[in-house]
Amino acid sequence: MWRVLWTLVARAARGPRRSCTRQGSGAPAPGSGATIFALSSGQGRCGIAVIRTSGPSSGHALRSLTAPRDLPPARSACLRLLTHPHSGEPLDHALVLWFPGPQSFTGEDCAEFHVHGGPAVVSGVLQALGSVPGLRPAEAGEFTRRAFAHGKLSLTEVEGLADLIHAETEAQRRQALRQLDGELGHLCHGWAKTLTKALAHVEAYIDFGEDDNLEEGVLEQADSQVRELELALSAHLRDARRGQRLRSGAHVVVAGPPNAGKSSLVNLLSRKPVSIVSPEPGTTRDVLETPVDLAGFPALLSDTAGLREGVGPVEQEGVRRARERLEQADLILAVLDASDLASPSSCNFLDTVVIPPGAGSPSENSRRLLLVLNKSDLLPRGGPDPRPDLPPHLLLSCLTGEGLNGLLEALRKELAEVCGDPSTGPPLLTRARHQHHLQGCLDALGHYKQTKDLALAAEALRLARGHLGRITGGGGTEEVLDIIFRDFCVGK
Ligand SMILES: Nc1nc2c(ncn2[C@@H]2O[C@H](COP(=O)(O)OP(=O)(O)OP(=O)(O)O)[C@@H](O)[C@H]2O)c(=O)[nH]1
Ligand SMILES: [K+]
Ligand SMILES: [Mg+2]
Repeated sequence: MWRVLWTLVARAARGPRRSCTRQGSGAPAPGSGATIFALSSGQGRCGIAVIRTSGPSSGHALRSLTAPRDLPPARSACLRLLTHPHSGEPLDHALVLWFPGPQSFTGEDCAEFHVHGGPAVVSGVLQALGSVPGLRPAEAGEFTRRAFAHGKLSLTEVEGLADLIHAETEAQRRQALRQLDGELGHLCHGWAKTLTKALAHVEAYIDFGEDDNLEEGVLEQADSQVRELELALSAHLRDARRGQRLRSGAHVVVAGPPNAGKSSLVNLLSRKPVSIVSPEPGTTRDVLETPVDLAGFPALLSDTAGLREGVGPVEQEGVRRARERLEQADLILAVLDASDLASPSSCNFLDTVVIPPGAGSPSENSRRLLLVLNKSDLLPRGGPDPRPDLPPHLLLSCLTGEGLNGLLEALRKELAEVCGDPSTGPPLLTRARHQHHLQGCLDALGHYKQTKDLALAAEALRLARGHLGRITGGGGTEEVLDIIFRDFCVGK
């Protein structure tokens, strides 16, 4: 029996009708054959600039520009005089590296020239490379696209690499590095393997259903594997927004009654004068957005108009916009003036935003809110909490900076919930694309459970597995690839 099943697992893994192998492996890169070159370090004057090539003429290019004209040992840096291949004109003393394929970033023969970073040196070397037959300038992301095409990176790893290049905060860097290391890909491969086993069981039943040799309960085993997978996928989909927030920034909205010090807080957190601060209530009218690094997490911080009634039409519009923004917030920073908690606008804000009517016990999906009592410097020093009856809150003085560290720590905890903590926990879905295919997989598993026809059930499992394969790159369309590689710059 086990031999039968094992053969079927192997056959199911190959996939009789639809294969789910990584599209990249073996497939030629677009326009491969040509050898590409580009400046891979940043533009502009710098100490060292890195120029690299990839493709079959890399060795020839290296020999053409270096004297003596032999290739350096693989993967070790050698100092060489670079000269123009036609004029013999010296260009620079450079460190050169030779990476024969397939043990290179792209899987092809690659060469690197670490030159002095002056613009004339860089353009001289680029021009010299352009004069070598078979070489042409690389397009944006072309090195990475070749790495993908040669099976060096899966699609999720490519996305991780793009995110790493764009990472601006610590949390973004951690998430990107984990994805580049293949964590999300491994998770998908594990799920696809489970599906392959379930498919083998269903196919065994189709082929040997009447056969006494077949172990009892093969279909039940497939059903239980599918049920377990459904649970795992649903849990990840529930978290789907987190990884995306970590890529693009959580929406943190600062709200409160007029003059509570909202703009002062926005300026303090962003360390620049984003908003006008003045003693006049109603200073901020429009929503002012600024991207900030909040305790290591990326956030889009919005300053809003003070919430109050009975004001002129312009301020009224500001209040409407503020309320609209509150609806879209991932996290609300509710600010009150600690020395003015009994005023009508403070009470109204507490009743409508901080403790809205009908708010029961906070559920997992409930709005996240941090209550900040600002202007603590106006309270008697060392005095009691001004309102112990209020929900948990933090005391802060934007004027003296007292309480800022506590607020940052509270923000870090909240944002780790909103964005997911990339230091711990399972790998996150970082793109809408991942979410789409996970949902597609889950839908196909739904069809599997509904159908009584075994052939259709097997097809549903194949469809589900196809969705998982597309997350890491199997059968990705050219348009999807174009969108992903568009994020890269020339030279990467
Ligand atoms: N004493 C004291 N004054 C503060 C503090 N924070 C802000 N202020 C003052 O409070 C006044 C209002 O500050 P803003 O930051 O403009 O307040 P706002 O909530 O943005 O006001 P609107 O945009 O008009 O709703 C200004 O005069 C600030 O200097 C603080 O921590 N302590
Ligand atoms: K003000
Ligand atoms: Mg303001």
